[in-house]
Amino acid sequence: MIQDGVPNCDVSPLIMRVLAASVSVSYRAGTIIRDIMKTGDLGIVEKGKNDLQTEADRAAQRCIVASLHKQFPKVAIFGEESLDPSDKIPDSYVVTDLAEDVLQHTCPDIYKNVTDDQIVIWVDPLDGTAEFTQGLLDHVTVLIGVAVNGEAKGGVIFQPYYNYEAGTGAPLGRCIWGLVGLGSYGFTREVPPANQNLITTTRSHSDWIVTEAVNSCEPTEIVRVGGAGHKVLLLIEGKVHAYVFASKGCKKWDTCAPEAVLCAIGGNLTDMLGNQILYHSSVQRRNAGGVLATVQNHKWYVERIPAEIKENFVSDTPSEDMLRRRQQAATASSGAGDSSASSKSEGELGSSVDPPEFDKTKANAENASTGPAKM
Ligand SMILES: Nc1ncnc2c1ncn2[C@@H]1O[C@H](COP(=O)(O)O)[C@@H](O)[C@H]1OP(=O)(O)O
Ligand SMILES: [Mg+2]
Ligand SMILES: [Mg+2]
Ligand SMILES: [Mg+2]
Repeated sequence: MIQDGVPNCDVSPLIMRVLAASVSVSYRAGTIIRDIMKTGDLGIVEKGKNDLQTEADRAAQRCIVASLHKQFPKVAIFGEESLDPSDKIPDSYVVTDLAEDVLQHTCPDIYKNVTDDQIVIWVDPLDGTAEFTQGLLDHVTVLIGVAVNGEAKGGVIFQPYYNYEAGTGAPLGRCIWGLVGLGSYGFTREVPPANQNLITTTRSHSDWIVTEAVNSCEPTEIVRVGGAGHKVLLLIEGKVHAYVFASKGCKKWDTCAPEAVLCAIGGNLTDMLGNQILYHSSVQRRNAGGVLATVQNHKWYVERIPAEIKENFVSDTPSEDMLRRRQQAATASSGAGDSSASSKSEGELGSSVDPPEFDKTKANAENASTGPAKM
């Protein structure tokens, strides 16, 4: 793939090109968001109860979807915002560069033959809109998730206001990206505080079930911040132990990218029942099972959630197409181990498999161990 140290864009596998394009366009979307904030006119529209949209959400989505669609016209792309398709998109919004820091990585074998029809891209142009309108700028992220055969595999989390309180001259913004089977890049993982159980959850979409679920996980402290992307950043950096959101408020574009980045370091993001969230094109947009994410000891948290809470949530159902692919993969690999990109292997899950005699106090101290790749 790399000749004389230069990545050859034409021969890089499709998933690497999609991720490289997503990383590139996420920087542009971040600039658009900051520019719109600077104008002082956010153009706020109320989509529903406690559900806002700003001109930054609209413009960033136009930029990301137009750019990715231009380069990958056969790949399905779903964005959060419903926009008028006849809207004129400025030429400066269309980015077709491929990030070299992505292409310089060797594509894991399991993705080498992935085709356009197996990929679905989920775009949240601005996650944390409520906090954006309230000036809590570091809660904002741009999320581009890449699902393969209905499972979150690749993700970009761009944080446009990272460092914004560090003063003039400090570089603003950062891009975190990951691919399950390869690793996640763009951040430093630290050891989560030992003998504590820090749980992050919503600050703007809470109700009594959300609070009950968090409390049932025995937090030593509750960290209420905005955005699904932002909360997964806290997790991967080791600032919290779990993200618990017993609500149907998150949608596929909120979780696809964060799930991929988290799983790529050995973590887990599931619904409240501990079941996998699915991302094929026909899946319901709402995460009707809620969201529960950890880097370690996932099962322990799932087991803490009371049955009376769990019964309010419904897991995703696989599509016919997904079931057929899984069956084909199982048949093709019977006796030789499953090398299909569509099934989550133990290797990919890494350290997320809990010991049966799990002890929380002990396990919190174990959180020093990290996933396969970081920087
Ligand atoms: N009830 C809801 N209505 C609309 N969006 C929601 C709701 N709950 C969660 N979300 C989306 O999930 C993200 C994470 O939730 P929270 O910030 O409450 O923890 C929110 O920033 C929002 O995404 P977005 O800002 O992209 O609309
Ligand atoms: Mg929204
Ligand atoms: Mg969102
Ligand atoms: Mg959004």
